[in-house]
Amino acid sequence: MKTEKILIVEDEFIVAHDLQMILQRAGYHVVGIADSVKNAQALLEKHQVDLVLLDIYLKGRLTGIDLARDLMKSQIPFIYVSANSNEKVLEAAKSTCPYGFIVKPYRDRDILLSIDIARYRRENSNNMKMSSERFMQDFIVDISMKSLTWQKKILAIASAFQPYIPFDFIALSGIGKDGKRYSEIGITRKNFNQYDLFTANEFLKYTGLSVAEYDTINQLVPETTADAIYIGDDFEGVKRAAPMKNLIATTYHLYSNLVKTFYLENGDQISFSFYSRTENIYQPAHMELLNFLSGTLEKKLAHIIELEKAGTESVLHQSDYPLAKKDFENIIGKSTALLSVLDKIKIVAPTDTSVLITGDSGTGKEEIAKSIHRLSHRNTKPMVAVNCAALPADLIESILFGHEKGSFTGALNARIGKFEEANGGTIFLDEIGEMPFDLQAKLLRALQEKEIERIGGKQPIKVDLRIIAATNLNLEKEIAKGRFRLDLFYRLNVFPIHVPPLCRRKTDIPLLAEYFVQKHAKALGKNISEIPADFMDRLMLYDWPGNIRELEHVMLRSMLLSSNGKLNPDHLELGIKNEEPLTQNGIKTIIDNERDHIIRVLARCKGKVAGSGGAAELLGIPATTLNSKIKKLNIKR
Ligand SMILES: Nc1ncnc2c1ncn2[C@@H]1O[C@H](COP(=O)(O)OP(=O)(O)OP(=O)(O)O)[C@@H](O)[C@H]1O
Repeated sequence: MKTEKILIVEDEFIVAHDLQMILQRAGYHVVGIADSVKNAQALLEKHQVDLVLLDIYLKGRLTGIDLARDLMKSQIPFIYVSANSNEKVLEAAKSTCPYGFIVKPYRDRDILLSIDIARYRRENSNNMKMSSERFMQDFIVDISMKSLTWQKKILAIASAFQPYIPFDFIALSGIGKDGKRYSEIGITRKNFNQYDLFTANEFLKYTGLSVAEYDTINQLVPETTADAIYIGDDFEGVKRAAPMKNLIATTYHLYSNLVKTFYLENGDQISFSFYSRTENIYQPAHMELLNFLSGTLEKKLAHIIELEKAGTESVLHQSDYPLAKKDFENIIGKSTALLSVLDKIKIVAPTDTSVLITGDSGTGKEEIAKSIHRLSHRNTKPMVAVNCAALPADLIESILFGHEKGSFTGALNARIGKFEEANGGTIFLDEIGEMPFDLQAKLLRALQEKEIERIGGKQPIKVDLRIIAATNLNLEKEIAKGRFRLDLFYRLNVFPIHVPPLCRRKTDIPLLAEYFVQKHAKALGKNISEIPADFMDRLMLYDWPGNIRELEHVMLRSMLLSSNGKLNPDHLELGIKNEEPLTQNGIKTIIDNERDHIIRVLARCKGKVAGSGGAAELLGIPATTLNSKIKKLNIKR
């Protein structure tokens, strides 16, 4: 008898009973069948359910996707079983993070396999949750014992939270027994491990609000400090209700918020308000982590607050967190899109979880794999990289798994394969989508059983390694075409990392261009002191289909052609896209034009919107107008 209790949510009677038969035959306990969201909710209240098989269109107004949102909140895994192939609906379904997706008509084994994979993923996410809890707890205790100023302690704790509770801004308030706020600070992220800490006064200076106005707002509508998650409509609602939140959100372009308050023994309260530029990012799991840590945090924060109250130091900008190691020396860029990739690496690197890195060619997937290996406990052992697309079909098995002497014509000696070579370390399987279908089963076995078999070998060989795979193909499409195994995909996709193309993180272009100039200066004997603005403008306008690899080649070529230490924009041959990115009918719309222009100016001002030297000043419009344009045109920092 299997232990999972499964609920079937399906409105077609025949399908529902077929699913029930398959599950019962395999020894699962089916707690019930619901044909609508309402009935499903009633059954979920009555029974403890471990997994839900969920159709999308059901009886009644609500769909399976609506129920999925509830299941996400209560952290019950679910697998869609649907015939729906409408792209919009599938996108919405994907955003609910299902544990699997089975397309009707299905085979019995598709259902059972998907449940096995869901179990594996759940175990994995539980392990990940426990390791993040342990890490944060130890870190908070450790940092509070160090001899540091309170500002540095707070910054250290905030930056340690980042991979587990992503944020772009934190508002921190200390509230006394009398309900008065005695301390208010803000923390913004500048780079992977760089944060700015500033006081309420500095925030006011930045926004142009007077202290009197600020006090009036705070007194008239004090911000609620009750624990809550504000996403979607709730975020819009709380912004309307709390002008302070609205001001913070518009100033820093923030779209979700999580509030957690800690109650200290002396009666004081410390409220953490996490904000993110990503919509709908905060989930109950984030609050759970804070709840788990509240005992430790309440004790340690009391001590940090005592330091603050002692007032030995005035608050100053501390952009560099001094304890931070340089984790990502070879990865250049500080766009939000890249930083969230680095946060993911930080979470997954110390675990042994398999990672699937997706992204277009030249986006830096191999660089990401190297960072994961470098930050893992396997870093004293090798990382062996194999490009699955470059291996000859008849040798690939022997190259990966090795062979015994005489196992095939030409096998004059025994040879160990890449898997054995990587033993103890990491194997990086690049272009995994190109791996021949029959070898995928062997790879799955290596993943599951942690053993491989040499060609002609008599017995399996145990290997202890981590698998990181990368692809620029859409593996879901490859599965649909029958070229990639669904079970292998789900095993590899336990921790997916998508690396966005360069055109989606254009603010990284200036940093990358400068980095490549420095990187190649010595070898080329070219000393280039700066990149001219007109040269940079051309780089910013181009769409970079070859991504970072293409940018590096372009910079190399331009350096070679440069004279007197000057880069010349006329040497850039960036194809027609460089002239003007064109829409389908060959004409760029006014809106596209405006968007590109704002992005270029923002990049030139290093993202600064308001104040002297900011983008608003250069564009000759008020900062508030620019902010609303940024929002309307969906320009992400
Ligand atoms: N963020 C970055 N900072 C600096 N250099 C980078 C960065 N990302 C990638 N590169 C450089 O760009 C080049 C291409 O990167 P990489 O080989 O990792 O891309 P890839 O996505 O694995 O490409 P492919 O899919 O073609 O294998 C490399 O020379 C790499 O060092």
